[in-house]
Amino acid sequence: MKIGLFGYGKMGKMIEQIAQDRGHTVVARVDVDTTDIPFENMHVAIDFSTPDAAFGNITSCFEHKVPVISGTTGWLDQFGQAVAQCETHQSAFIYASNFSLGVNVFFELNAYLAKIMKGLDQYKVSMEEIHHTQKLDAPSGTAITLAEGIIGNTNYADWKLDEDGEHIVPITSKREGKVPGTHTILYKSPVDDIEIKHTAHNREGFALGAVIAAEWIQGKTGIFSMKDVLNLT
Ligand SMILES: NC(=O)C1=CN([C@@H]2O[C@H](COP(=O)(O)OP(=O)(O)OC[C@H]3O[C@@H](n4cnc5c(N)ncnc54)[C@H](OP(=O)(O)O)[C@@H]3O)[C@@H](O)[C@H]2O)C=CC1
Ligand SMILES: O=C(O)C1=N[C@H](C(=O)O)C[C@H](O)C1
Repeated sequence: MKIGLFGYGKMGKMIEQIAQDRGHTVVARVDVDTTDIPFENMHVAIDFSTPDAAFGNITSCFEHKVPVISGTTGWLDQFGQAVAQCETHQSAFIYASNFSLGVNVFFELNAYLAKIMKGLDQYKVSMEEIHHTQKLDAPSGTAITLAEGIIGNTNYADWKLDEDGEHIVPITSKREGKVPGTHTILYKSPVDDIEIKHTAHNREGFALGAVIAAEWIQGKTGIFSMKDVLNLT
């Protein structure tokens, strides 16, 4: 498989290493200054760039009928437009706030726990995410997906960063050292706590998931998710 990497930072470099180990070839490493992008030579584009750059990168790929795997977070106000562009150009698209197998299992666990907790009014939910100090967006994309999993399965109506309320999922974002990504969900009552937590030890799980998604999307047209790729419930 010939891969175009959009964003050649921490994730782009790790994806390159894993893709090469799996027998693939990186044909482009696109950064902010890159001109003459060889779209015609790519089987797939993998975008781990920046919140400002992601939408432009993704839609350029669709215009050239290159399928896109995007893990960039912090640009989702434009997600609907990206989906429309993908459909117009009959391309293929997977966005995931987190590509790791472990976090995708954690998403399922979170939804299951939320269903159980619905109506148990003595418990109040809250969430904490911790990432490295270079991270540009807060809360993390993963935290937003987790909050949506709670909201979709309970009477909580919205999430807020550093703000609480009766039907609010409050999210606290911490930025510390080189932490790859830690997410904790807490249900607290006056008598006890129920807590679930995912801790990434490094970035390899994210990168491997993105390469597996790129392999999976070959020959497909449409909008998919990691649930499709991993065949989760
Ligand atoms: N979904 C998932 O599983 C995961 C998602 N992420 C997300 O992926 C994104 C990237 O993370 P990470 O690699 O750690 O960040 P980095 O900052 O290490 O890398 C981002 C790279 O994108 C480059 N860039 C800037 N503008 C453009 C542009 N127009 N086109 C292409 N590249 C550009 C940056 O260059 P420069 O430094 O010169 O600006 C930088 O090299 C973030 O949004 C992060 O939240 C991260 C891990 C897992
Ligand atoms: O920026 C990161 O590093 C990460 N970003 C993603 C997010 O915002 O959820 C995924 C992972 O937690 C690492």
